[in-house]
Amino acid sequence: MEPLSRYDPIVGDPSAFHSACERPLPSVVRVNEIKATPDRVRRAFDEADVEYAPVDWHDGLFRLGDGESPGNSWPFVHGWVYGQEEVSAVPAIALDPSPGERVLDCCAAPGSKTTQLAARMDDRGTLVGNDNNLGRLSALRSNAERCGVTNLVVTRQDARNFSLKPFGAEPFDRTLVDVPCSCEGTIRKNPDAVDSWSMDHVEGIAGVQKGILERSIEITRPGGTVVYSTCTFAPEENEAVLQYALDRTGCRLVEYDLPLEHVSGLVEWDDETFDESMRKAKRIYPHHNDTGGFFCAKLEVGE
Ligand SMILES: C[S@@+](CC[C@H](N)C(=O)[O-])C[C@H]1O[C@@H](n2cnc3c(N)ncnc32)[C@H](O)[C@@H]1O
Repeated sequence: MEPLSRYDPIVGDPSAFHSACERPLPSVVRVNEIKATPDRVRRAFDEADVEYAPVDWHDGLFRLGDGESPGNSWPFVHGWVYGQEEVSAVPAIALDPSPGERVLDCCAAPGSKTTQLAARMDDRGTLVGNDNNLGRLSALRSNAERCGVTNLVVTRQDARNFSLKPFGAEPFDRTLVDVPCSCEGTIRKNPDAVDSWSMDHVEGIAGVQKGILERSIEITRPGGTVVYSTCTFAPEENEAVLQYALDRTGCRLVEYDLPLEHVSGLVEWDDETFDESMRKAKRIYPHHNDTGGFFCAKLEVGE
């Protein structure tokens, strides 16, 4: 828990922050609208005696009762619901893809956001789910199959050098960049998440994140949308990575609606300052909405 104290100056209420980080995370499921509706899932849960409660900001999310597990119910087996942390639903909402578009999820496995994107695209258009980890790609395939996704192409590439060659060199309309990170914000789900925390690891992973974000911007069409997200608090992996992209590419940060309590991205950290537009990025701390921690920013690619 100790490394998290470095965020005391930015979390607003450090004691609420630390006590939220120590509480277990509620289990949440997202309705897979390719196969079901929130109403149909409610009836199925009632019939199966699954305890659940609505989530006030999103009618397709349900918090399960204590002791309920997302994978234990038949609506899960049939792909009607997907076990997904509440804040992890934010990036696909920010990316806001439409049916028929060409969309890349460049770090996609095991597929919580990919399956959500497919549903938001009404399973139409082309959705590319990429990851560099073979084991995690098989989880992506099986999750996509369970959810009835048919518009997905799965690729295994290093996203830092993602090649458009297999896609006729055509750039994407939208790209989701949900990068590997130090996962500090998952501490409620994995209490050992920060046991091996080190600044070297944060800086190392930030290098990977910069490479992935820069390439993602290059392969998204001018005027297209890129969403960058992490489940970590470290500004080195969030605002500093965005600053790197702003300095090197013609992209800009844009606003998006988020009906969840959050605070703005930082414009300074330690001895670094970031572009004023960084305030359009959003930080969600565990004590804000009783969720995990999350960071999400929306970018428009320069014309
Ligand atoms: C935060 S997880 C993605 C979670 C996923 N978006 C979801 O919602 O289910 C980050 C992913 O990035 C993958 N990854 C790490 N380095 C990568 C790279 N250089 N290129 C592509 N994928 C990478 C990891 O294997 C991991 O699956």
